Amino acid sequence: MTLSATEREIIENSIRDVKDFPKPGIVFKDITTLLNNAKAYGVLMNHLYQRYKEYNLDYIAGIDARGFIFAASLAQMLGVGFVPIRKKGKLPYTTISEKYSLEYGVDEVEIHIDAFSEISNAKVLLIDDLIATGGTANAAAKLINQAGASCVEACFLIALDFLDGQKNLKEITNVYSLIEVK
Ligand SMILES: O=P(O)(O)OC[C@H]1O[C@H](OP(=O)(O)OP(=O)(O)O)[C@H](O)[C@@H]1O
Ligand SMILES: Nc1ncnc2[nH]cnc12
Repeated sequence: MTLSATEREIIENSIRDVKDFPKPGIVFKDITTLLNNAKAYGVLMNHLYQRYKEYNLDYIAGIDARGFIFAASLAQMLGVGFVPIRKKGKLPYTTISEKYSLEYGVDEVEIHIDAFSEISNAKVLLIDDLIATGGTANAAAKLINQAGASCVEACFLIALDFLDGQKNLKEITNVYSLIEVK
């Protein structure tokens, strides 16, 4: 199931472009204008619910920080657990971590080692608001696999297609992006 033209228009029109943030030349996709628009947020979450209710998911994992919002909302709607994948140093219990490349330098994400321990071979949907180079999502999927679960799909609200991030998602077979920015 994919978005209807009307749903796409409502969601797309609710996302604000902010030029030159956080630095000159970047057009930042601001989702706060979607979140404070109850109709657009509702259309988005209802679409995600309709798509994923047939997947028999065990958990939804969300990426720090904006991915948490959509992942936690959907987990509640589907009646499954939510698992945060956080930037280094934020999770309190024993973690597994994975480094990934940024445009300049490296960053690191972490997951709790026992995040999926209640269910063996758990089926996990990974959600983030946006894919740029794909480095963050690929590292997140690695962590899901290392924690003993399986990343059955990665879902992004926005894909910056001009950065071709999907080619870096070596750990992820199925990818679903709602809004593609050419
Ligand atoms: O595909 P990539 O090149 O890895 O970039 C995508 C990531 O960048 C943004 O998060 P950011 O690191 O800015 O964190 P935030 O959500 O805390 O603002 C976005 O929310 C993704 O998580
Ligand atoms: N253009 C962009 N807008 C919002 N978040 C981003 N993360 C990386 N690039 C981004």
